[in-house]
Amino acid sequence: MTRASAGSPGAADAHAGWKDLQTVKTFDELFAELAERARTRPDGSGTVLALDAGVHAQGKKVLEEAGEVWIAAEHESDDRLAEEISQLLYRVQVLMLGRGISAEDVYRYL
Ligand SMILES: N=c1c2ncn([C@@H]3O[C@H](COP(=O)(O)OP(=O)(O)OP(=O)(O)O)[C@@H](O)[C@H]3O)c2ncn1[C@@H]1O[C@H](COP(=O)(O)O)[C@@H](O)[C@H]1O
Repeated sequence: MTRASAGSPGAADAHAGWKDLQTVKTFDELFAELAERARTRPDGSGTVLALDAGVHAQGKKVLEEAGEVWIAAEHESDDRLAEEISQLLYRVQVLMLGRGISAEDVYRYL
C-alpha cells in the first residue's frame, strides 16, 4: 500500500519505484485499484503477474511478507514496520482477488 512521504527525501529515494509516495489510499481503495488491474490487465502491472502466478504463489508471498512484518516489529523502525505491513496488506489483497473473495466477505468476520 502506498503512503505519503514523511517529508524525508532519503526515505522517498529509498522507496522510489513501484510506489507513488504522494498518494495515500485506504484498504478499500487499494482493493478497488487491484480489482481494476485484474479486470483491465494493463501492461507492466505487478498485480497482473502476481494474479497469473496462482494461489499457491500468492499464499507464499503472504507468508513471506508476514515474516518480514514480524522481523520489522522486533528489530526495525516504526516506519519500516509500517512499510512491511503495507506490503502484507497488498499481498493479502492479491490473494483475495486470486481466490475471488471480496473485502465484504472478510468484513463480516470482523
Ligand atoms: N501496494 C503495492 C505493493 N506492496 C508490495 N508490492 C510488491 O511487493 C514487492 C515488495 O516485496 P519484497 O520487499 O518482498 O520484494 P521482492 O520480493 O523483491 O518483490 P518481488 O520480486 O516479489 O516483486 C514490491 O516490489 C511490489 O512488487 C506492491 N505492488 C504494488 N502495490 C500497489 O498496487 C497498485 C497496483 O500496482 P501494479 O499492479 O504494479 O500496477 C499500485 O497502487 C501499487 O502502489
